[in-house]
Amino acid sequence: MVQQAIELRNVSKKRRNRMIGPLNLNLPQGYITALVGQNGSGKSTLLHMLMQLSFPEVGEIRWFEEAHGKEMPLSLRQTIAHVPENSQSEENLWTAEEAAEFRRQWYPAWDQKYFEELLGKFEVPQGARLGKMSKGERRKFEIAAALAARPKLLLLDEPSSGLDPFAWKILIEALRKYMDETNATVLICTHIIEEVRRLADYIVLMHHGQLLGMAEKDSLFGSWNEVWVNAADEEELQELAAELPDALNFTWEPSGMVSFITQKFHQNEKRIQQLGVKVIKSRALELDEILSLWTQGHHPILIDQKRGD
Ligand SMILES: Nc1ncnc2c1ncn2[C@@H]1O[C@H](COP(=O)(O)OP(=O)(O)OP(=O)(O)O)[C@@H](O)[C@H]1O
Repeated sequence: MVQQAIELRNVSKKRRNRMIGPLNLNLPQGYITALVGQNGSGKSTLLHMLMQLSFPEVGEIRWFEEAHGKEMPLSLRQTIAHVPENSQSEENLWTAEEAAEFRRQWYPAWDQKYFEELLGKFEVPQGARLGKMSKGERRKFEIAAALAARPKLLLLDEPSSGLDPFAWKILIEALRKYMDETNATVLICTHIIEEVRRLADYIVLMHHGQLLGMAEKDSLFGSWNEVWVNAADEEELQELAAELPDALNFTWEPSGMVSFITQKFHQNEKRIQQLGVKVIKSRALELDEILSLWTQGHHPILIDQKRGD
């Protein structure tokens, strides 16, 4: 049975005048899950609760199958690394080397050689105070330090924000390599579609403080198609719509073609042709389009989040 790195059970958190939750989620150990959703949907709040930087009013959070009330044990905390959306100001006066010296005391699995290797790859300026670094330079330090802690659970809040394309590539490669070498679990909040495409095993969508479910990345990409067909008349179009009850947005285009969007297009292609309707072309919807449909209630195949216990 797959071990769960994180479980949220009916977790709710009040934020100003809105409620985040109830959230139910199981994050399988050893995978990268991308947490996606619009600004303000509650992603950072969720990460903060996983770090116990804030606490839910209702519900239970479990780390590696155990709940820890108001204070998780030090031994667990030392296996979790977090790259927050905004860097902590307490380290502003330190250089990367001095901050590493401090973190090394905190994280027993700290790998100094690996840290230096990552700093070198990222070209983080040596001897510069963290508070004086550019946004991207500081971000690179934070990522290097989080990975050098060799965490079991890595929580990344928009890690590539401010990174140039070269640094972004190094980040992607470093994360993939880390996943190959360890059984770590990564939860990454991101708005970058390409990051989801390259990294994620699973995708969780958050919308207006609710989790709309978890899907396998591979089943999500390519799950929806836009299709263009030649339909003779309105009657034929009605027949087609009846044959594809889940298809949406049937539109007569100025070219005379009809376009629509549908899931499982390739399974249905033969049935469409049997109606005498000619498929002219199709394209797979992009992830942002799929997520938009998902928020409107047209969800993909979701992973069952109910636990057997
Ligand atoms: N410290 C706080 N106190 C009160 N409300 C907060 C606090 N932090 C965030 N919020 C509110 O909680 C909601 C969720 O914010 P959160 O930062 O979790 O969203 P997000 O999904 O991470 O957004 P983004 O993609 O913009 O980073 C927002 O409405 C925000 O205004």
